[in-house]
Amino acid sequence: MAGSFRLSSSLSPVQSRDFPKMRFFNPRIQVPNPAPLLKPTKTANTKVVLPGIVRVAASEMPVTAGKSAAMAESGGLQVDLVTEADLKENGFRSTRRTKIVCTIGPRTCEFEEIEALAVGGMNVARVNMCHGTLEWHRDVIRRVRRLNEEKGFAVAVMMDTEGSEIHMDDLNGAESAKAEDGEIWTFTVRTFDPSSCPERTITVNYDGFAEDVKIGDELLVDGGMVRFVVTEKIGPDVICQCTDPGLLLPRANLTFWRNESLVQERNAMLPTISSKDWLDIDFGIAEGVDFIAVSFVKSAEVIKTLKSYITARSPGSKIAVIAKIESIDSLRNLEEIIEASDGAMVARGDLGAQIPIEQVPSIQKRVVQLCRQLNKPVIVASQLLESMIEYPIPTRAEVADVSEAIGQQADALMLSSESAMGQYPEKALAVLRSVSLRIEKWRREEKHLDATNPSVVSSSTPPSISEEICNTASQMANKLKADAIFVYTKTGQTASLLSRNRPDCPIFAFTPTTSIRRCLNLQWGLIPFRLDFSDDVESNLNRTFSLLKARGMINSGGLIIVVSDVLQSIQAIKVP
Ligand SMILES: Nc1ncnc2c1ncn2[C@@H]1O[C@H](COP(=O)(O)OP(=O)(O)OP(=O)(O)O)[C@@H](O)[C@H]1O
Ligand SMILES: CC(=O)C(=O)O
Ligand SMILES: [K+]
Ligand SMILES: [Mg+2]
Repeated sequence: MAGSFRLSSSLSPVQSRDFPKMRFFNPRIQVPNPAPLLKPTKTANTKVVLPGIVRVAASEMPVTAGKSAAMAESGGLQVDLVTEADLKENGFRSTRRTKIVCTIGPRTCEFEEIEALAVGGMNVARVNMCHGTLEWHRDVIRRVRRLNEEKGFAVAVMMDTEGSEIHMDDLNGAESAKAEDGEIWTFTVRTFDPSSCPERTITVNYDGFAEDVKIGDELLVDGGMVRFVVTEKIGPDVICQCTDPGLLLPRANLTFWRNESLVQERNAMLPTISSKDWLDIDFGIAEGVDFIAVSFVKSAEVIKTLKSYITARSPGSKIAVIAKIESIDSLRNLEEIIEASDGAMVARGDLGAQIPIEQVPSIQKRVVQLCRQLNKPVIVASQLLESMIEYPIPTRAEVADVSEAIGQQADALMLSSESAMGQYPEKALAVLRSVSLRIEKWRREEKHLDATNPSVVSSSTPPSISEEICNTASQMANKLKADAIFVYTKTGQTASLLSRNRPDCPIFAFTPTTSIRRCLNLQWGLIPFRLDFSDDVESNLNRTFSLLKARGMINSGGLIIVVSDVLQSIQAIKVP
């Protein structure tokens, strides 16, 4: 890293993937390693592919009694064992409100490993179509579905598209390659057989690469983890010298810079959704994923196109489209992109490779605020606990970053390499969980001191009835110090509007549809249950109380605010 000037930023990107094995300070703070509330049960050998366990329609099927002990007892109320244990042990007010997305990769793709993450609090499992084969992704998605069916979890599945940004090849299956200071490497558009690939040669996926790049340009791998300068061009080959040494990872992202600006030539014309992405999307629709996260979104148009495509391919489908904010173009059209989407992700990895990294924190804050205003769930992603890829505890700075995102009341935090390929995926998850619980509690206690924190989000104009009902219900819940808000919702919309106000108590969202239950699992403070209910609020309530009481999940005397999107009503009621 030494000696080279930086184009993108006055700060040095952390070379966390290339840590020396020993650090200068020791011991590190002991972040509590909260034991999961339940231990994963050992299941049969999961190397076996699970043929036909999940069909697209299966996700919509009501859960039949007898499928698992947990569900049989519940008389049709579907809740997972972790939520149940959490409620029994910690009571209503201390459940975790911030949701957690875990990227599934080679380190976490077996059934027991996914189960361990679910037990540790994973709400959404993410698969990244940049890596792995369709078969690999299919197996992972089916394992998550099997886990949900067998254990009553509501872990949603998010498919993240590859997008058509420029990246390197897969290093012929090697885990990484080391580029040393001053070494000469060739970046080329030629492809090779694994056996005949010359040394220090990397294939680039973008055909126009050799033409667009100029001598003197800087080539940044993963936003500056490794840096090269272009010294020569020979036909399809671009000869570069390494100026910041480091580890090259398979399919690492490439950007090139000229006169301190990101070069956007013909690559700017590449489609957001490539033909490979469309095939992956077809696969995702067929496998019944809950979310499709679109990489490198440039405009609202692409989101609208994808949403109509999903509707045409799978009428009635509830697949939500998440816009990944990770490019300069997405920032130019931010509001309309978020408005058109069902949610957004602050994808700080690529974002920090496209804009000066010192701008990332303020953009994160802006996207989180905008999403809350527009009532869209928002995920803060990338490098939250990057050092935990190698170490069992995080740095203080990482804990501070995680706390900041929780303090901003983002809906969800995401683990990337930490869970996909790191050495301590469950510990990383445990850190997100314990920091969330601590910061959320602290925020509730300090809330009265924070004048900038609105107790409800101002209504749209003209105001909508559901929004006003949800705002009033949230204020009532806070003033009366209610134990929970119960919401009976068919589409999930009323639950979202309640979540948007970030009330002090948790929101129990009852919905008859399994796929809506899973989607609600991404949203702040919502505890989603699947329950068939009628238009009679009174009888729904009595039934819910007796089902929850039978399982020891609520106690008599607790104050509940009840909202129904059928009757558009609010009630305050003590648990009989
Ligand atoms: N299915 C997989 N197979 C192999 N490795 C994987 C897989 N998924 C993730 N990884 C590894 O984990 C790392 C982090 O994964 P992740 O999907 O979060 O990448 P990212 O670069 O943050 O996301 P994106 O590619 O969307 O910008 C990857 O760089 C890759 O090394
Ligand atoms: C998550 C992701 O795509 C990024 O941070 O770039
Ligand atoms: K991706
Ligand atoms: Mg990205």
